[in-house]
Amino acid sequence: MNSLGGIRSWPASWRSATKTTASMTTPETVTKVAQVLTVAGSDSGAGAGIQADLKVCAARGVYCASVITAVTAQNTRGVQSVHLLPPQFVSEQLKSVLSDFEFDVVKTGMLPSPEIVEVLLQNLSDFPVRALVVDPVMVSTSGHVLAGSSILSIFKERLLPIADIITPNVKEASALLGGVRIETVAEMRSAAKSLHEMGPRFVLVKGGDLPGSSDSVDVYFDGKVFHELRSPRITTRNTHGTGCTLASCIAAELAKGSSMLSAVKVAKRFVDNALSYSKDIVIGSGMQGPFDHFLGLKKDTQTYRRSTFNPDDLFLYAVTDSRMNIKWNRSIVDAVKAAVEGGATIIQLREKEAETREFLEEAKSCVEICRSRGVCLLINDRIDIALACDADGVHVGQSDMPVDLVRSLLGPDKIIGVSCKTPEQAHQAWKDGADYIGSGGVFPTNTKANNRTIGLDGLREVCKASELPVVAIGGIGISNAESVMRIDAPNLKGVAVVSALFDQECVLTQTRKLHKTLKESKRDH
Ligand SMILES: Nc1ncnc2c1ncn2[C@@H]1O[C@H](COP(=O)(O)OP(=O)(O)OP(=O)(O)O)[C@@H](O)[C@H]1O
Ligand SMILES: Cc1ncc(CO)c(N)n1
Ligand SMILES: [Mg+2]
Repeated sequence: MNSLGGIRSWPASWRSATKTTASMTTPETVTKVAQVLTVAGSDSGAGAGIQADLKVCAARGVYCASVITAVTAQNTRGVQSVHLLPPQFVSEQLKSVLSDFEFDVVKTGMLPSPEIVEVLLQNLSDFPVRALVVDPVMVSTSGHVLAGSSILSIFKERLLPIADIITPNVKEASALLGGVRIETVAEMRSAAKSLHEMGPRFVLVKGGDLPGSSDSVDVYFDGKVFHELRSPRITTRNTHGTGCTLASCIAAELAKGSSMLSAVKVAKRFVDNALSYSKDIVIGSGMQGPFDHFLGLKKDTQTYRRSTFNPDDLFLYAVTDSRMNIKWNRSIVDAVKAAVEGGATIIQLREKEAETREFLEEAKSCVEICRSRGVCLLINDRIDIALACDADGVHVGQSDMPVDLVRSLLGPDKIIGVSCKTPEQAHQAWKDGADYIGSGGVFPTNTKANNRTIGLDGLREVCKASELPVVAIGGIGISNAESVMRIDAPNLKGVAVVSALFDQECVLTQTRKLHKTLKESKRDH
């Protein structure tokens, strides 16, 4: 805030998220969490207002507390009714959280009456905060008045002058400027300039609703320099809450320590990504659908997906090999198709020599094939490829990326497997959050040069120690699969094979044969 030094007074140490303080007896680690307070209205449809603000901050890794100014009965068709909270009660909420938390940023949305703005101003002067983001919400996109002209004078005279940034859309900018016409980018610029004269340190005039513009242009003004933030307009009905989302994202980025311009740029990109990821989702029957703040409801990930990892999937684990595919003149996709058709219960793409772009395209096709048949597909080593093709998981070795880091990148629902030769490694894999281990090489193999073999005894030892299900790997084929499955270990769920399937004339036939052998050995036990 201007009067308080605002975001200019950011502490130098701010960027280190974790600080360690020594206490008398034990050192104590304190993790600082960036914190935003949103002061806004509730949207029962949860696309805008408080609900959007909470989702954005969660998506951006920032804690968000919420003071509710009004409750709206609102859905994708419009606003049916608005209930204002008594100013005294808004004040009690403000006091409650401002006296307790250490907010980095306060963001305001719907402030429906001058009395509510008044209690906000009073509380901000009692409990100074570092930065204030004001989204001067007045009219919903559906045309409903959320804050009438009665708030204009207190906004202009007392709220805007202490704001670090204001983010009006074109209609709100026009209302704040006494009804000037804003229909072009040039008029947005001059509006931004006039609004800046009212006192906020930065102004962002949003052009989402600018008529007849093929790009979506926002005009940013810092008092000296204009920036036009431009992105192609996304054709979608799901634009409900874009404004709240943008302002909350700016607040979240500021709370983490960004400069204003970079916070605004990140926020614009966040809205843009969220809109394009969810442009075709259908939520509600009205003209103004909400979008997905977590960027997760991608259409192509809504197809069939297993809810949890099933250890029995390790039964016939097929691992592809780029050299073998080249040798037999097969594409990865053809190799995978044949293996799945022959009875492989899980696939791992291990394509050490592949070019990234080509591999990604092939991996995407393999995901489609496997998903349509209910078979999981994992990627060896390449976390980036796994994320990009939305594979079911990854398999990593001891010298690849650490499993706990892989888990944090892939999230809680993906499968992670780790190669382990020793009981200690197996125990560590479990502690780090893996789902299964691959243990071997059981027998000598050409696929991995200089790989120490552990033999059936070594495999048994690892299985005994392992809290996780195990798949055996290394030199296993039709002739020796039975001997592997016969070791006395209930958590040994299957065998992983490379050459036995893929260094062969016909992948389909070999997979069928191995499947039969494994089934027989299971039946005999
Ligand atoms: N169809 C679209 N494609 C791309 N970006 C868009 C689109 N619609 C809005 N935006 C962007 O979303 C942000 C919010 O702008 P907008 O002018 O819609 O705010 P608003 O009217 O306050 O939003 P709300 O719908 O929440 O009331 C801006 O960065 C704008 O450029
Ligand atoms: C509660 C609420 N706040 C803000 C907006 C603006 O999108 C809305 N539609 N509803
Ligand atoms: Mg809009």
